[in-house]
Amino acid sequence: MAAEAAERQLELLRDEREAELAQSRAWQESVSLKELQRRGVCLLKLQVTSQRTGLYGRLLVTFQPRKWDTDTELPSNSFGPGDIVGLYESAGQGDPLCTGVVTRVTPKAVTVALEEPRDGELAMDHERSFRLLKLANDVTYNRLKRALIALKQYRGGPASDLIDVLFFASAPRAFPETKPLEFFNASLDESQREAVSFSLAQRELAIIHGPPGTGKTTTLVEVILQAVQQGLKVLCCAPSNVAVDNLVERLAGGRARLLRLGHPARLLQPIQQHSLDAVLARGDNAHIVADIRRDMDQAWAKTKKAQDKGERSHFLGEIKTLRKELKEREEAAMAAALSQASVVLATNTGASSDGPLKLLPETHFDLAVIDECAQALEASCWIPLLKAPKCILAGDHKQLPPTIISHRAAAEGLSLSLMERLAGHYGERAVRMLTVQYRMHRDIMEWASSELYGGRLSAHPSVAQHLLRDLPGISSTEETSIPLLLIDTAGCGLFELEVEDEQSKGNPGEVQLVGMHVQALVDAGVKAKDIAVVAPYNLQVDMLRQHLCHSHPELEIKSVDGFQGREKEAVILSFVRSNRKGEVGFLAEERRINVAVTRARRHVAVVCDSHTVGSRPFLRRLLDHLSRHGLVRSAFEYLDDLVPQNYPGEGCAQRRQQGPKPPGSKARPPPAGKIKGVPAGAGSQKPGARSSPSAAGAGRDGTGSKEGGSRFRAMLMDFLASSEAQLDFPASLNSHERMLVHVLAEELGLQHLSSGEGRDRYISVCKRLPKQHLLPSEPLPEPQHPSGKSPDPAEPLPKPQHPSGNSPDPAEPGENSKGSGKVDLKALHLERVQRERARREEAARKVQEPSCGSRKKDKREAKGKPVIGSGAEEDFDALISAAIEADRTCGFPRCKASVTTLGQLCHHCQRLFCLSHHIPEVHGCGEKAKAHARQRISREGVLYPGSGSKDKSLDPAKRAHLQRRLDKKLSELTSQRKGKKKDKEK
Ligand SMILES: Nc1ncnc2c1ncn2[C@@H]1O[C@H](COP(=O)(O)OP(=O)(O)OP(=O)(O)O)[C@@H](O)[C@H]1O
Ligand SMILES: [Zn+2]
Ligand SMILES: [Zn+2]
Repeated sequence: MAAEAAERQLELLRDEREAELAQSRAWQESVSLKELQRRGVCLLKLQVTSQRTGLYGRLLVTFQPRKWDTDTELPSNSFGPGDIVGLYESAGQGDPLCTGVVTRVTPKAVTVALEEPRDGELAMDHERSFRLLKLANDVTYNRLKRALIALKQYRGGPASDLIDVLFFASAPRAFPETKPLEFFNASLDESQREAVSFSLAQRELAIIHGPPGTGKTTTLVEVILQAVQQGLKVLCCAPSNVAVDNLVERLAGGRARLLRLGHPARLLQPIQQHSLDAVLARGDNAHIVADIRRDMDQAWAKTKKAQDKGERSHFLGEIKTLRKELKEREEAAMAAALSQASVVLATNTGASSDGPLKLLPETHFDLAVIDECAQALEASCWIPLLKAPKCILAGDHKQLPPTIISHRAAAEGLSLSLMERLAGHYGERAVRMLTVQYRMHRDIMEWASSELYGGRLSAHPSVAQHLLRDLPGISSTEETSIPLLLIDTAGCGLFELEVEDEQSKGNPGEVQLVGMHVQALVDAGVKAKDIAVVAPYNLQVDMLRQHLCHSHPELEIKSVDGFQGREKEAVILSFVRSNRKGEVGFLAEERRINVAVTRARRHVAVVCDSHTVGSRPFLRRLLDHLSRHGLVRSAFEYLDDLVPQNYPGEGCAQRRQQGPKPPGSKARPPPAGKIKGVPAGAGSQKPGARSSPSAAGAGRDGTGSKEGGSRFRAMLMDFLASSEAQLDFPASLNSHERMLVHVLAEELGLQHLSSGEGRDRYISVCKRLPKQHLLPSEPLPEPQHPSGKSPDPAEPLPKPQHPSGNSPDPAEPGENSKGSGKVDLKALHLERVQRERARREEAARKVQEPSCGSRKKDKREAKGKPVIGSGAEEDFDALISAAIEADRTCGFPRCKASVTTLGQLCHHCQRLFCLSHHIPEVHGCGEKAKAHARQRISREGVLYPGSGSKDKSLDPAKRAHLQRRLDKKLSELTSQRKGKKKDKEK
């Protein structure tokens, strides 16, 4: 059983090793040294700044950038303790001078323990220039291989029973009786206590499942201290140096004697003092060892100065002898230090028997503890596991597994961690889950809890409702008063970059939006160092850094994978993917999204395209959660160049000044012009043409007033009175004007659609004639005109007494915004504005806010949504109230949103949905919608939705005529409007 599994693992590991080698070969062959340095795996132009003799007589050489001043920092790199590197002469090609292990990395220097420097070759004078290159790590691979071979051949050692349990040959057992514990840490919660007691009572195996922020390390520390109290010898491991250091730091307060093997990643004193080097330095043997090392250093110095070959080889011989003596003395001292320690800590591979642990007897350890076990290769766990009769594994297999390069190996099980494998098999028989989390606001936690942790998590009262605004120095704004924010780019055309490489995806539009939200938080007083920006793709991480590093040097910008195990007060996620195909790539990994979201303590903002991202049920549920419990903003609200900010009325403009500052508001006009990929849908709008509030006031109530509104109204009335079936407006209308047309058309019961592409996009309206009245030459345009737009914002207006007597039929085909970026942007925006508004209205009503006047910050609703009332909007209020009375709610299960004013009928299932749920994919009509779209594509050879096809039915001459007439009228109007506006500005 075990042997077979070990054999299988070996095979997969070989695969992985080959993939790793192939990758590094490909890099070295095809990538320039500069590029390698950019990728963090190479350091160029280094000089030696010091050298000394370290453990085992190895030569420790410190390198720094070769610059005039010593203050230069190394370029950002991925070098870390334990990495195998090759040392090359800068000018040299081919094989390295020698190889070594990185022992320490600081911002300015990297220290390498050189294994067997070739004689004299390394005369380390300061004039020479070197480079270091990370090499594919043989050492790790060989250790993993050795552990698996040992597992395969294991007979009768201390871990025999454990091996049986881990391969399901026998079930895990408990010790017959255990005394109740006295806890060192009195504040452990119930689930933590249970995990500690259970772990100690188990004979072979216990698993502590610690979801994000549930105090897994706190619990593990208690377990270890209890075990030490019972006189057990503990070997404590984790896959990474950082995780091991974390444990050392947390254990350092207790009374246990600690010994940290290997090279700590952190330079902190509490960790360093437990390192083997430091322990040995305090030992009896220490001064003799120090003497020998000094002799060796001197001998090295002499070889440098040596005149001839003979002299040099004499000194080298001397060094050899000294090294041997040093090794013997050190090993004796180490064996003593190791056996005296109650807890030995190392990385999984650092616990290998080719290291110091070979000095201990086989049965030395009673317990092996592995933290972050779900992030370790199973093979690496076997290194410590073979050394003890019992193990306690801790981790969270709902977060990201170890990174595997070989797709095949990953698919065939190499990425399945030991913890996940065991938890899946044994469940409650071996696992205890921690269920109180001490990190996240309840609303942030809730989604992860129900998706991944069986709904079992609860938020500790100390964090359950904490918000950014509760931190000192942070003012209460909309942004700092909400735990969840969704900035939705759906329909805004902020597509991902079209890069072939699946690994590297970027989205410049999202970069901009993230920047604006960071700024909003910083403006409110949130410290940049308390904010993390997290993206699933490295390219996006690079782009975000480029954009944000200078203005916010303390902002941490990382990949999801790089942020696992960390937390921040505020986390901004950029999901990147935005495409027509609904491809989500990396995002499909549920554990990655779990990690991303659960890094946040008080605030998480998700920037994404809900159309693309929502194509996955798992992600869609996240979006649902965000919209149900958080605030949703369309990215449009940030792009005020695209859509008039103040639409639809003066009241709105006023509110914005009083209420929390909306995104991209006046203080910081967002660089919308810079945002790539903004479709030309609104492109006809000139910068100066942005609507003034007074012009916009024409919109909602249709009273039109002063300007365009009444003119358009007059035009439409003329049209209604005429015998024309359709009226096309010129493409030169700006977005505000088009909006007016939309609104008026709706009010008058006219059908209106957008046609044409980009700058040629224009609006037309047509009468809703009863079908039998249609002449063959005037087919109802709608079916041929899938407008591809969302429900019109004005749809909800109460059925007016329109002259035509035909109320708009929400079941019109073509009113479908799904599936493509080419929707009617404006309509989409309006829809969102309205949805927001309706929500605010409702909120306002709930708190019995008087409809006018006193709207102060303290009156804001709990979630921090601005309370909106009144003023110019009384009509609208009335409409909304009426609508709510009608009490028709969304057809989506559990959704309580009213659909009377803002609903849309799905023509696949004939039910009404709110605007969050009307997209067929969202409420379960996805398949039908797709089939429908496919039919249309094959029938018409055009991609829908969108507005690919123009109306073919209208006589071109007629159209041209209409067009000219309208152009004229409109240019008159426009010039009038501009004139007025200028006057006002003066
Ligand atoms: N019983 C408790 N009472 C109060 N605070 C606690 C308790 N347990 C843990 N915490 C706090 O929760 C935070 C997280 O604890 P810890 O570092 O042990 O979590 P973790 O689960 O190991 O974290 P990670 O998610 O990174 O694995 C710490 O600030 C810790 O002080
Ligand atoms: Zn449906
Ligand atoms: Zn709904």
